[in-house]
Amino acid sequence: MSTIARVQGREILDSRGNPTVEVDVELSSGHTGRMMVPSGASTGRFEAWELRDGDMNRYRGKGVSKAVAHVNSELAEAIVGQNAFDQELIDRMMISLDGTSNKSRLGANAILGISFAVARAAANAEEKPLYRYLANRYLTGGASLNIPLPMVNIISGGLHAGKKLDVQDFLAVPVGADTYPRALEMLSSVYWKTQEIINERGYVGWLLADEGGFGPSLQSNEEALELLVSAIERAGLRPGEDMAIALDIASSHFYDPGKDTYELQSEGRTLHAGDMIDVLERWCGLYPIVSIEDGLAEDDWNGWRELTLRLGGKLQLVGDDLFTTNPDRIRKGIDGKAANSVLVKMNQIGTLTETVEAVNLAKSAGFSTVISARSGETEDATLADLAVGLAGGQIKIGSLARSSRLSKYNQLLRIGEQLGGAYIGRAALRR
Ligand SMILES: C=C(OP(=O)(O)O)C(=O)O
Ligand SMILES: [Mg+2]
Repeated sequence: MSTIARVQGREILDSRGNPTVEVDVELSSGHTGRMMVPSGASTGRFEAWELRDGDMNRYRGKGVSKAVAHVNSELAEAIVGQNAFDQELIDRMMISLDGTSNKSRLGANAILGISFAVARAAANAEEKPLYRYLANRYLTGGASLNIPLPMVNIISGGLHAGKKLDVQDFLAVPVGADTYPRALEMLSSVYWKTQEIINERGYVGWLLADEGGFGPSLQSNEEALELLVSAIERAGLRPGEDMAIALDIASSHFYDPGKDTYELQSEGRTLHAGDMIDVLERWCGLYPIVSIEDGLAEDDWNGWRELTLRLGGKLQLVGDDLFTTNPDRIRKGIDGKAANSVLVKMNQIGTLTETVEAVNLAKSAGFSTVISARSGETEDATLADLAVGLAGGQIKIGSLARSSRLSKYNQLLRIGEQLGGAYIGRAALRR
């Protein structure tokens, strides 16, 4: 029997030392499933609500005891006795029990924990790895399974590194690797060459930022781009051919809605959307950039349309805060020709069912997808299985340091072995 017999939530700590939710689900067969819920820092305004204790929601260090209490009472009462294979039914039940449009009453962290713990328990009941269970359930048309192309944080700025730089993520993309293990080897060497250059040039700085990337005190965003290209070259790789660059500008976090301007503080510049696009275009001409996330702010739909018109033909333009993994917002982007790629963060929307809906919607419009971790993570490796099982194409987990990131990178190595080395590589970029 695959009836849900017991649901147990608890508070655990995440990679920033903040409390987060963990959920265990046990079936009447004795099979179990666990999920540890991630947590963002540069959160979008339209995300599902992470319920934290006290009046100051999202305040760092605040507990999640209310969310855990909801797991153990109202939510548990509703789903105990349900069939664990009825994922959609269970997710819809939790959504309607919450009753709000953003899961703020019971907490998206509580709901997500149960949703994925149920899927994990169901996969265990079928004695299948999670990625296989997800693929059998959600991938139609016999799509083949492979390891996604990783984009890996090397240098951090923005809210993840004390705002030393405006741009949040300078990432390396191993476009020239033909296997996933080779991709990791190349990335590791770029990571360490970056540290070597940081030391040589005597930059003062944080050792590691939230996602394990370097957070040196650089003078400008372009200096970080130049540093990354130097590290790629010093690793014996050809910039653009072996190793390309992706950026997460996370521009919602330096956008001033009152003035409708983007405040590039590290460069002392105030820009309108059109000027911001000029800057991005200039960078793309000078550096081997293949992907830009959140180049403009989360509600700057007109700016996004112009950005897509001007750069969308040659570049992947990923919406994170813009879409918040929300099918309604993704539909708006598709209809309005804003962006050509969706960043998928399961806790931005709050259930497995809606995450699948977001991915399928993006794919149906020819948008690429990047399955993404949060800046607050745990040792949970569900993300790796999700990226493979939904044929996500690309994955963004953070840097290669810190176990909260490595649990996923290493899980992809194991899954890769089971898939006979199948790796999507640069084909995932589709342009
Ligand atoms: C992973 C990200 O950051 P956070 O989890 O802080 O939103 C991101 O912006 O893509
Ligand atoms: Mg982002």
